[in-house]
Amino acid sequence: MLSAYHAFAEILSSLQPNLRILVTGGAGFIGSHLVDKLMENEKNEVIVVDNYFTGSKDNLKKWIGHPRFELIRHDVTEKLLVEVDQIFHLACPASPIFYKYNPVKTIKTNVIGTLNMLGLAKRVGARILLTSTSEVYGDPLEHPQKEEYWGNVNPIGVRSCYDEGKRVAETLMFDYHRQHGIEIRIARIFNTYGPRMNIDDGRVVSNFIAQAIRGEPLTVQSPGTQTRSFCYVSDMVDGLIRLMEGEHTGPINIGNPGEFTMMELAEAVKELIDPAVPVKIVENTPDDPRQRKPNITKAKELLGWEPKITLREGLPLMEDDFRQRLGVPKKHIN
Ligand SMILES: NC(=O)c1ccc[n+]([C@@H]2O[C@H](COP(=O)([O-])OP(=O)(O)OC[C@H]3O[C@@H](n4cnc5c(N)ncnc54)[C@H](O)[C@@H]3O)[C@@H](O)[C@H]2O)c1
Ligand SMILES: O=C(O)[C@H]1O[C@H](OP(=O)(O)OP(=O)(O)OC[C@H]2O[C@@H](n3ccc(=O)[nH]c3=O)[C@H](O)[C@@H]2O)[C@H](O)[C@@H](O)[C@@H]1O
Repeated sequence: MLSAYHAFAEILSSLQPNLRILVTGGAGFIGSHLVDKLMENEKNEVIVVDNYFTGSKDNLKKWIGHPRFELIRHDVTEKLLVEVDQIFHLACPASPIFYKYNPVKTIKTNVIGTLNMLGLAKRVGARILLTSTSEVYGDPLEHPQKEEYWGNVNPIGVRSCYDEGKRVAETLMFDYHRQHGIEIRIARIFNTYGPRMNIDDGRVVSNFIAQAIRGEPLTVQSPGTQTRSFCYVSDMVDGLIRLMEGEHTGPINIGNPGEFTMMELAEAVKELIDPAVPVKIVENTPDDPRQRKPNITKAKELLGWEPKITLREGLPLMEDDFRQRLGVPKKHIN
């Protein structure tokens, strides 16, 4: 009876078509973890396009040469023609120091890059998911942030290439949906961390972990009371896949509601890695949001998703990865 069931299940699965999935920005931090998860399903063929601005082939080295995997050097601001069923559109520098480095390129990536990917989705009939950001809420006047909140964003500031760029990208997604019937999904991602972040990425969790391992002072930008809510990358990838596979366009917040001040984060990293490292208060950058925490009711109700890994569970996993890459093993006290 059981073997008849297995035979039936095998026939059913062989009847399911293979899915060809494009991941733009797949050589980056979240993208490469997403690729790992998608490749676990033998029905998936994965194509990554990336210009390696902040990503690296190293993040994908275990898949290079795999028959279900392809890697293409390509800039999304240029047109692309590939036959795919789904598009996870992540391509865009995410760390403030990188997206401010060439702001004109950042806004082109968000606007022209998203237009190109929507054009592709329209042409081949693919479903497309955009990784938008909690930065669309700007320096929020509502706390925690619900998807209905329209935000408080400076349109001409140094962060605008990124946050206004993502807001235009969301607008384009909905206009293509309404005007051309494209199947869209929008995730509003809140600060995500984990292994494989660039060591000198400039984002706060990677900075503090690298600084603590190197025995350098932790650079808390003033005043240190600003808050963020940190999501571990495996939870994020799970949320993105659920959103893509579900029935809801979004936008849906995907993030971990556990909220910490930057001073609290610094103390947690010190406690984990080296209580002796000092904290140094340094100057902040313009328009830094003072508080941020997702309301994830929609993700819970519509996707059956909520994060599983707390900050205190996730930080040691990141420490192990950073120690390995920095070549600084943990000291064992006998
Ligand atoms: N990590 C977070 O906390 C966070 C939060 C909110 C939103 N997001 C969004 O998620 C996505 C991935 O973020 P991440 O943290 O993995 O960043 P990342 O910088 O590690 O990855 C971005 C990838 O996109 C590539 N890229 C950049 N510009 C490109 C272009 N013009 N053409 C092709 N490839 C290009 C980069 O080389 C890199 O591989 C981004 O869209 C980002 O805006 C991330
Ligand atoms: O989640 C989001 O929506 C956005 O969050 C981050 O932007 P930000 O929150 O400014 O990220 P960080 O650069 O990590 O800064 C977080 C906080 O840490 C502080 N910080 C940063 C770096 C540092 O060394 N010390 C420090 O105190 C900053 O002042 C800021 O208040 C990401 O970098 C964006 O890609 C993403 O879209």
